[in-house]
Amino acid sequence: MRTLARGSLVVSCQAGPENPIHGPAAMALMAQAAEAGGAGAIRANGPDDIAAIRAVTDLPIVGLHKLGDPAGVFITPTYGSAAGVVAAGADLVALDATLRPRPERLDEQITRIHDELGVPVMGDVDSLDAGLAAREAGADFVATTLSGYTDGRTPTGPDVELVRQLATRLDCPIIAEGRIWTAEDVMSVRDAGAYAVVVGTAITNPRDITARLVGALAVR
Ligand SMILES: CC(=O)N[C@H](C=O)[C@@H](O)[C@H](O)[C@H](O)COP(=O)(O)O
Repeated sequence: MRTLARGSLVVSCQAGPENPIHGPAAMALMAQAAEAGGAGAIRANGPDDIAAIRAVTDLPIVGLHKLGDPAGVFITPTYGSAAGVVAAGADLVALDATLRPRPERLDEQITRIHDELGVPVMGDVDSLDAGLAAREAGADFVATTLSGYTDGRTPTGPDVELVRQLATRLDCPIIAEGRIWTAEDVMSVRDAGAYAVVVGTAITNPRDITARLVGALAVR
């Protein structure tokens, strides 16, 4: 079985329907480019993208399925959605493990993923309390993915402090994810205790990279 190695850079290859590079073919190319650059794993959304990426790489795939309203629990919200990403070729399942109302109990969802699908679970959290609860519910990895996206206020940089708190308090690997753009960001979260680092937009979203630099040109 493919596992997520310590010190990996995980490249998140995701593009929503509003993005011109949306679709499995583009995401498979992104994954191949990431692998060529030394990525240790790929994070990907939805069975179609995951299947296309599985066909072109042997790297571990952290699979998820965004479903429903992004204002609530929408990253792999159910056991069924987890089964779909594993059937498509994912080696781990990432799911929302915040403390918000959810369609299925977190511990039951994780137990079924372990028992029936036989893969580890990455709990995407937004706080220390959610991280503690995710681990208690059986998450194998805890990621800072949703920090800054659940309380209406999104900072510009990564949540280094949450990485530090989780790494101090939990006995499982902590994954730094969210708004990591630079080599300095990568080093900061690594030094705060991250086991692996996920980078998405800064590598695989040319639209947002362009907008960021266009915005910089406007600053005097
Ligand atoms: C909040 C949410 O829905 N995050 C998603 C989780 O899979 C993705 O849209 C992010 O691109 C991913 O977490 C990587 O983060 P960043 O793109 O900032 O490097």
